[in-house]
Amino acid sequence: QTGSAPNHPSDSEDDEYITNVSIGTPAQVLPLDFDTGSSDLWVFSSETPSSSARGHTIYTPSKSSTSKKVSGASWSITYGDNSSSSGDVYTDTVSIGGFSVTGQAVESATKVSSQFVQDTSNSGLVGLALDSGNTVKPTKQKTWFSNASSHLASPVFTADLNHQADGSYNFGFIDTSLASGPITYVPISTGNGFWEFTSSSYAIGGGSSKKHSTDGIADTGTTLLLLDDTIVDAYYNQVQSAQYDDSQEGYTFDCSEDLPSFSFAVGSSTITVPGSLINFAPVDGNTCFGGLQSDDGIGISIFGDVAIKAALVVFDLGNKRLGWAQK
Ligand SMILES: CC(C)(C)S(=O)(=O)N[C@@H](Cc1ccccc1)C(=O)N[C@@H](Cc1c[nH]c[nH+]1)C(=O)N[C@@H](CC1CCCCC1)C(O)(O)C(F)(F)C(=O)NCCN1CCOCC1
Repeated sequence: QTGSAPNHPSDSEDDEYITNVSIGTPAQVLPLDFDTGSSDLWVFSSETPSSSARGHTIYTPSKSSTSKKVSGASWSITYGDNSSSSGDVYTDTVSIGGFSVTGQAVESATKVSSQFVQDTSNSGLVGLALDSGNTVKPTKQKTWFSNASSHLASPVFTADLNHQADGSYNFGFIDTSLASGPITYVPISTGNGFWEFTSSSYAIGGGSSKKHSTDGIADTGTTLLLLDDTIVDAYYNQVQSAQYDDSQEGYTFDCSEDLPSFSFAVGSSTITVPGSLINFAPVDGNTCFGGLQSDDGIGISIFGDVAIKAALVVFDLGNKRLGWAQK
């Protein structure tokens, strides 16, 4: 069995990617943000204060004949951007791209931070990182993909994210026609609960490749490509109008400047992010904000949507490996 669900950018900046998910019986369809950087499936619900839920689609467990409360269970999560949410837990049938998982933990939000209230593009998240990162207490719950994997044709899913266009999340199969190049696989380290891998070098534009070991995660829930300062400084050194903008907390440049591409090693291959994807968004007038920024203070590098948009990414749980193919 397999599943295939379309995704689309939430706004004109590709800030996040949204996929419709069916929960309960009869189906309640919610627009959710698939996040390979976390492991909780949580939703705005009938238990979310109505002032916070305004503008969001909600899940109402009492209207679903297949919902069951998980007694005594609670969850609480804080994300890298200091947004947070918490609540209690139900199980229900969750269908994604035509594939149904019964008894899926659906974490119902009784509290959400202001960023979530304001971001009406999503009604919650589908965590697709490893089960160890799940925050439910006293008993950790499995992700939708973990529950699905034993029933899927193959224990894999792929992310195909595109700039200002639809893409897909495919489960149980790899559609190689989505890629222009071969898939190169690298092993993941599972200790932190992420899809974490090491990239051995990088190159800027047509420049020579520089040895630099990057320990990073493939993270669909992070908008930008966040790497070590040395790499980021070297990149914007090649951008004549670039400057570090303290107020924007990142590098900005003149929108009319052509940006060099950025390549990173995946095993013995490389993935090249075209400069056009690194011209992320206008901030004001003709000043633009870069899609490549520093990972300082995070403790790990993040290959977020700006990098993933350049590739077809294969999340292979069966073989504990990550595959990247140029698009
Ligand atoms: C807002 C913005 C300027 C466009 S942004 O570039 O910051 N984009 C946000 C995502 C976003 C888009 C649109 C609207 C609102 C928020 C972004 O990239 N956030 C990252 C920033 C970051 C990462 N690291 C340091 N900073 C983040 O927190 N991403 C998490 C998912 C987000 C959370 C907010 C809502 C959208 C989804 C994440 O899950 O990808 C994560 F990996 F970064 C993360 O925080 N994972 C949580 C891992 N823990 C481990 C321990 O157990 C609990 C879970």
